[in-house]
Amino acid sequence: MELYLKENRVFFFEGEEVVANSGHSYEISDRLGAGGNGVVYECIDQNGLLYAIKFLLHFTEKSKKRFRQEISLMKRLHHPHIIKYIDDGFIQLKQLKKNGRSSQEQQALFVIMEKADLNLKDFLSQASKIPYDIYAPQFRGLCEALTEIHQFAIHRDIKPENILVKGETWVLSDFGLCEFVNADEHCDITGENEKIGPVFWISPEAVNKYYFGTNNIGAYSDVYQLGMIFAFVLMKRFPGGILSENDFIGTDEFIGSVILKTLANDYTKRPENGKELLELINDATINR
Ligand SMILES: Nc1ncnc2c1ncn2[C@@H]1O[C@H](COP(=O)(O)OP(=O)(O)OP(=O)(O)O)[C@@H](O)[C@H]1O
Repeated sequence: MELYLKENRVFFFEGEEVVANSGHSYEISDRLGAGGNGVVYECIDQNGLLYAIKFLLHFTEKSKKRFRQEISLMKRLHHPHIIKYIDDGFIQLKQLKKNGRSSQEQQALFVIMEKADLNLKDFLSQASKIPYDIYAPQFRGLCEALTEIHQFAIHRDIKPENILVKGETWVLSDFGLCEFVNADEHCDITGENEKIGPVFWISPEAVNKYYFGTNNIGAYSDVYQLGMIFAFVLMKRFPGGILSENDFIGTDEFIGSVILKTLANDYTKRPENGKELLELINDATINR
């Protein structure tokens, strides 16, 4: 079986199946997508149920630590708007080199999760304007998901590619950059000058972590990133630069004013975490 991360990074292993730590085996089929760290395929279990399997195709100890951290967080999150963990394990594989030879065997970790249909970036590029009745309950669900995550960790990598669409439900996924709230659980693997977060969706304090005098990425940074996503859904364009109320004319002005709060440059002026954002979104949608 061949797995490819990018055209020039091809890996292979014997057979079409993997056996997870649970002892269950999964047959690998179509490629669903790839990110900076891993590649995601569809897989099918012994009972014919379809899932998604993500292989980590980086082999440093640091990458493996992050991936194990991702799995450990997935295992304890239970919410309809968070991708559901199913199983995990590892396989031995080789990399196909440019000269046609193969590398030594390497251990690739994998995680099996519920399968979504596509990511929000692709969903939005295919859809015309998203109606309020579709996005408002999904915004509430994503804020609930963030509230659940913030009990344990900061996500730090919220972007349209990491929000998956499963039927009618938008779910948060990809916890590879998360930082646990409990410092004992977090293996500090972030480099001193490493920028943490998705390039276009990153919060001001993550762009320049000394801007506010200290290294201050927090739950409010996730609030900023989710606010950017909400703006993207409403405006159907990348919400870069400074936004004002005028940008939300013709969309929902109540949600627009919540989004403006989430995008304050000064994080002390934003909703503090998922819970506070959920309250504001509830006020803007249910209690208005
Ligand atoms: N459970 C899933 N069901 C369907 N498709 C998925 C699933 N998980 C991931 N994908 C697809 O694969 C893509 C890459 O997945 P993911 O973001 O988890 O990889 P990554 O390497 O951790 O990315 P990043 O660069 O953000 O670290 C997603 O954008 C999505 O299109």
